[in-house]
Amino acid sequence: AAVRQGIVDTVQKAVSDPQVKSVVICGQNGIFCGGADIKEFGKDISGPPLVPVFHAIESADKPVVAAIEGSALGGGLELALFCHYRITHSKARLGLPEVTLGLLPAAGGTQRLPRLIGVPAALDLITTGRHVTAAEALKLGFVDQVIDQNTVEAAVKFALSVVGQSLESRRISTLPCPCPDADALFEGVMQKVRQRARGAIAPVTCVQAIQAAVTLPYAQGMQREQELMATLFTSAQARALQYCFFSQRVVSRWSMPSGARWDTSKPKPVTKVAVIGLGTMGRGITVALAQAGLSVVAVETEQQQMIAGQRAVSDMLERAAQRRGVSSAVYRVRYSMKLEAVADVQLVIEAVFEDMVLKEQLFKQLSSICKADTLLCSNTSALDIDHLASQTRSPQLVVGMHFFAPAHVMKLLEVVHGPRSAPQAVATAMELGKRIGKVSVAVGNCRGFVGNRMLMPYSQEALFLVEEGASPEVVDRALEEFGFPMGFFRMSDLSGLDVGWRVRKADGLVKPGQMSRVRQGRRYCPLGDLLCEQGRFELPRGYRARQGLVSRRIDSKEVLERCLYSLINEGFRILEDGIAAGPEDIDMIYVFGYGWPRHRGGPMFYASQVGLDRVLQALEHYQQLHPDVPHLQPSRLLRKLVSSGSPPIHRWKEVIKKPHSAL
Ligand SMILES: CCCCCCC/C=C/C(=O)SCCNC(=O)CCNC(=O)[C@H](O)C(C)(C)COP(=O)(O)OP(=O)(O)OC[C@H]1O[C@@H](n2cnc3c(N)ncnc32)[C@H](O)[C@@H]1OP(=O)(O)O
Repeated sequence: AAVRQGIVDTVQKAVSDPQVKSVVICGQNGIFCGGADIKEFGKDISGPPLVPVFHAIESADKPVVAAIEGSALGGGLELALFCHYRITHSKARLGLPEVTLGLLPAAGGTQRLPRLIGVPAALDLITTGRHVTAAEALKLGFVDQVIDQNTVEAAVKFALSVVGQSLESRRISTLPCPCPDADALFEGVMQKVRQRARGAIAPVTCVQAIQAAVTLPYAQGMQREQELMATLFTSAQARALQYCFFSQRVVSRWSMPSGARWDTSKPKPVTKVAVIGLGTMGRGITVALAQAGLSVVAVETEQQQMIAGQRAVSDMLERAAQRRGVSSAVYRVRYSMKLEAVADVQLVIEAVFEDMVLKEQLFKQLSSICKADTLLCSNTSALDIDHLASQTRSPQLVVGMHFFAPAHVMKLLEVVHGPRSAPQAVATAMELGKRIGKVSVAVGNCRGFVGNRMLMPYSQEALFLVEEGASPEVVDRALEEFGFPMGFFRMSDLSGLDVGWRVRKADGLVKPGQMSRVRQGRRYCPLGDLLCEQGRFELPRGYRARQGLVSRRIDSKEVLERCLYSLINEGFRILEDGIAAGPEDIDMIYVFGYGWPRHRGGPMFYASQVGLDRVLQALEHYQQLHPDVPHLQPSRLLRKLVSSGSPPIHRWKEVIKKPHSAL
């Protein structure tokens, strides 16, 4: 509000003062403007509206120049688009990211950008919200000059040089918005955007607003933009997306049960890292590290795997370099078949086969080969980090770094601290994650950590639903309509059915050839095991007949409630156990690692939006129907939150009271 008032007062003064011949608008401390203060959105917005004063800038009879340094995003870029000229520093980033917050650029962005750079380019920028470099902005035509020197000084010089020149062609509102074959273009774009949006409404509404720029005169288009924004502004999706924006930043401020925190623990400098194992995960991790400028020693002791891994890593690095127009990072990776090659690195990431005996041996060896202060990290997706730490001479230097496949693409990194992990080890792994572009979330040590532990009840419910009569397609369709890129069964096919099979075998759950539906004292569905054993893909009908199960019709509501609420219920247990510091950590893990639709905010935020009492009632209902399924038993924390009046999500911690209590 204060910034808006400042802009209004100063612009009015500058425009009306005859002594002033031209105007430069710049930001403070090297940043032009990051747009509206998102924290104001949930509240009553005070302060003056900006669009009228923005129009006063455009219609001024003296040149107004935007000096863009740092960022010009959202309302910040819209302000610049009302100026007559835009001078930009080469390192600046520009964009209209409102769509990522569930909104549209409603200070004229949807009406003005297409007039300036054409409809197709504006559609791309506004529906994706992507930030562009100054060079791309110049190429697209929405900045006038890119410079490397002092931007404000250059803008002042420029503003003085254009005094007295006609400004007619510089007023974007007066420009036409040509769009040949508009109907066909918008039909095609709408189809693509809907598909990509997976149920998110903002990208679709952005297309409608841009269409208004083509079909309506400017003033009416501006009005349409306001009407469409009103439908988004108070939507549940906008709230969810804005929650994600802040949660992503909350999780970087990690804490540990000991009270150690991000701001009290200094990371160790890391320049050289070893990756052990060149399977799928090791290859992706190597690529991610090398691309971020780290030196990598990649170790693989099996010759064929080494040849294939080396080729795959080089190909990925070459392709990425070509795509980005930079030189390849291939030279940063050194390969070796000997473990001794890791002797001088500062940090090791083990990514060998998911086998505890193998990992135990490896950690013992690493502990004697590496320097005493080398951090030893494991990419295990479920195994006990504390047990691995106990194999080494410095257990405080052992943490989990759980990447998600493909590791050079997926944004999530779970940093797992055992009870003995030193805060500096956690800080170093979190910092390394940040350097390689990951959203890193610090979590406690338990079977499956946060993400995979919650996936367990979700996947079991998906299988139980098939036992009871749903087809795999029905289950997947419900989940995909909810917004997941892939339902459970498609995801399992893609990641390989044998992955889960191996884990179940290690847990002693698999009994080859046996059909029993109770294992280790609880309901179990052996369908996945049978598929793997027999290589068959159309099992459910015959399986139900052999088990004497009577099929019933199952609708998508039941699929969603059973799969998602059981996953959420496990999330409450994780909070209760102190494995995650807060609901934001769980939500970011699911949004960035498991395809949870961002416009639904993550599982815990979703539960808060559905209503905790409704989630509890549904779990109680299903638990009565399936008393042999322990994961449907509502967690203590969920009950406690409901009996405390279901406080908003940012106040859950007050009810949990002792985060990290089990550690
Ligand atoms: C004055 C003109 C207003 C016209 C209003 C017309 C309607 C306009 C609507 C909009 O503009 S919607 C907002 C569009 N803008 C964005 O989405 C930008 C979001 N921010 C970013 O992308 C990045 O933060 C950044 C600006 C590129 C800076 O990145 P950096 O990595 O340097 O810092 P961060 O850790 O991300 O942020 C630091 C700190 O600042 C908080 N913050 C950042 N942007 C906003 C914001 N727009 N509103 C409120 N708070 C913001 C962020 O949460 C961090 O806070 P802490 O976590 O440190 O507390």
